[in-house]
Amino acid sequence: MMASLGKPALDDSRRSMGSPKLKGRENAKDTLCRNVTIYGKCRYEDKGCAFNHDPTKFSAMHQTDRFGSPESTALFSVGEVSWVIASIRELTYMGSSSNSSSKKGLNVDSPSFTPSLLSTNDTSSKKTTTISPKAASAAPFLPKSVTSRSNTSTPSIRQETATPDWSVPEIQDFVPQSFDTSQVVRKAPAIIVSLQGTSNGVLASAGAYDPFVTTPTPLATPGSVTHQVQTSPFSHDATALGGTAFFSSQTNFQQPVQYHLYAPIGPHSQNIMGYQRNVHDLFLPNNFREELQKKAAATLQTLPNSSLPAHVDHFHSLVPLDLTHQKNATIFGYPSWIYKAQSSKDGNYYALRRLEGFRLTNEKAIRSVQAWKRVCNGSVVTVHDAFTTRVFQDSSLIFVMDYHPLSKTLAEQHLAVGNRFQTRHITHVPEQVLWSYVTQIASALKAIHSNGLAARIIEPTKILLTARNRIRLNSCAIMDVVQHDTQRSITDLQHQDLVNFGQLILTLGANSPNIMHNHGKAMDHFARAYSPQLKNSALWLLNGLQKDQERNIDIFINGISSQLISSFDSALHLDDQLTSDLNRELENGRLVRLLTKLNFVNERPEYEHDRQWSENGERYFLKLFRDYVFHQMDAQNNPVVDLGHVLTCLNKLDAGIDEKITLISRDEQSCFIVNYKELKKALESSFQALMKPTRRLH
Ligand SMILES: Nc1ncnc2c1ncn2[C@@H]1O[C@H](COP(=O)(O)OP(=O)(O)OP(=O)(O)O)[C@@H](O)[C@H]1O
Repeated sequence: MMASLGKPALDDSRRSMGSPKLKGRENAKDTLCRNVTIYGKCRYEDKGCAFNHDPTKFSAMHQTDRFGSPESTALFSVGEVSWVIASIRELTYMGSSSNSSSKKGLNVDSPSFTPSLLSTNDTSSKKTTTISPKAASAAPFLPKSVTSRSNTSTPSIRQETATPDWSVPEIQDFVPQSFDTSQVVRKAPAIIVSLQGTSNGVLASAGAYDPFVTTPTPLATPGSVTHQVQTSPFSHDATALGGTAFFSSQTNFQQPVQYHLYAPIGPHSQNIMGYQRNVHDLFLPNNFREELQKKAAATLQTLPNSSLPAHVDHFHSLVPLDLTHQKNATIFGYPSWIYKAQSSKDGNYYALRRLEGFRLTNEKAIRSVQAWKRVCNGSVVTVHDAFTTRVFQDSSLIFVMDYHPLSKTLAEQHLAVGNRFQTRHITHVPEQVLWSYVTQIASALKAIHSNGLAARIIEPTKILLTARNRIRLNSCAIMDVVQHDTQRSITDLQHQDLVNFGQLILTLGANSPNIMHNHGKAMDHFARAYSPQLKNSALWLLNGLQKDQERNIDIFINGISSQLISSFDSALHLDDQLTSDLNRELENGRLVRLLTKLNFVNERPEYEHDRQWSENGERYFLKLFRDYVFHQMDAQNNPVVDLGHVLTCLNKLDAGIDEKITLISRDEQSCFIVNYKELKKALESSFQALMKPTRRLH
């Protein structure tokens, strides 16, 4: 049937761009009106239709007319012929006429008809259009007037060639879910409407909430399918090649380039061909994935049967984070403990720092935490709240802070302090790493000081290393509550921050927690190991290079601006790296959604009291498709476990392409040839059925 479509498609020479017949209407009376051919009569016969409405006059011609073969008559008598088919003819004709404007009709040299791969080339633009094989179910053809036609965005060349009674809206191809449907709507709104009822379930359900509808994704890089689908000379669809034997010439055979749909842009291996992919290219780098998964596992860790309170205010599931069980009151003046806990208010995880035995004497003290909530800086562990509690059987002060899973303190990382990492060999901190710490702490202090606050504690056990070279001050706000009655001015405290900052740099540079006991030795060591700029920066922080010199964090930041720029550049590089890593995973979410839909339908034991629902109708194809994707056996009867095959099939399904596949039932008694477009439609409609609210039985 598709092959027979070709001949009538080519007979519409009156719309040919190159045909002299098109130039005027003088030959219209000699041409049988198509409405008569298709519908038996023309509604516009008495309303100005210029064509001839007497079929008997043409019966003789039918025998000889090279365009009006008997096949064409049979075709046109099919009641379901629609404007889509009309367009097929028009487009096909345009394709052939543009190649040779002088050719008026078919002869033995005429190219074979290609129903689903049609192209039209004019001198100014190149345009390729494919036709949905579901053309038969498209809306019936409705003649339009010239005036309405002229309102459309149809290219002018077609307006010239159109006739008032036979004008056809420009056909828009099937638009898979992954295409930018907004563009389609803009270009041909009328066609979207007609597609809704036909092949594209996504468009049909456009108004409904569907958690599985993914954002439009370009399908591929070079050679990708745009909303005007490119014709592929390598299509697997034999009918698309006009019935020519696709495999007759092996030399012509090439891979279907159009279908390399799984094309995340990512790092490229040198030793593989351009079209090849490593499995690793499709996922996050292993070490990064492992790091994230470990962090997730640490976040979700629980401690069953612990002796800790079940609830501390609205926090529950406490897990201690400090692994040394020694009471240490040197920093805050009270022994401190830290726990991971989950909030029952928002479900997030927090770090709770508890100061044991703290008695609140002044309400104002705890209110000072409010000011810390305004400090929003990437190098400060955010403080959320503070409250007192008796659930630990004492009077405790609790600070609620951001939880950073699997973080270490700088002391654990560089000074071998703390049980966990004592066996690790402590290495010299490279200058670049130290500069990175310096710039981050400078940024933290800038944010703190400009809020009229002081960090008050800048020391290695209270700075968290939350990722590679990423640090955060971790004890902010605590001293403001604990030592609320202190008489020191804020300027004084901010100066002290600078001194503490300088000491931290020297301590880390020396890899020794006690180096500051011998200031001279610390400086000597530092001068040998690091650049003069870093040494001078540390000296400036400690006491200023000149006496009575004004010192504040802004001046310091000006002094290290070149380092700030290089830190900023490193941050941008990291950002690029993360974006590239993210790109690798880009398509995976889409495929997970697709798989989820498929599995909602496949093997469903019952739907609306029908135990056979998932085995019947279009669901049966989906079941066989599942077998085709996942349960194939090779010639040696080994299971085919090929991720490439799975990804290719799923991507083709997602795109709903025309390629046909053979599905065979498990008992090998039935065999179906379906294309991905039909499978996609089946999946969409089956899933939409599941989304329907269930009918309640009374
Ligand atoms: N906000 C946080 N998020 C995640 N983990 C944290 C957080 N704060 C601290 N930790 C973890 O708790 C551990 C102990 O922190 P803490 O500040 O008590 O250090 P410490 O070395 O035990 O100091 P001290 O001897 O003063 O208690 C750290 O190693 C860190 O892994």
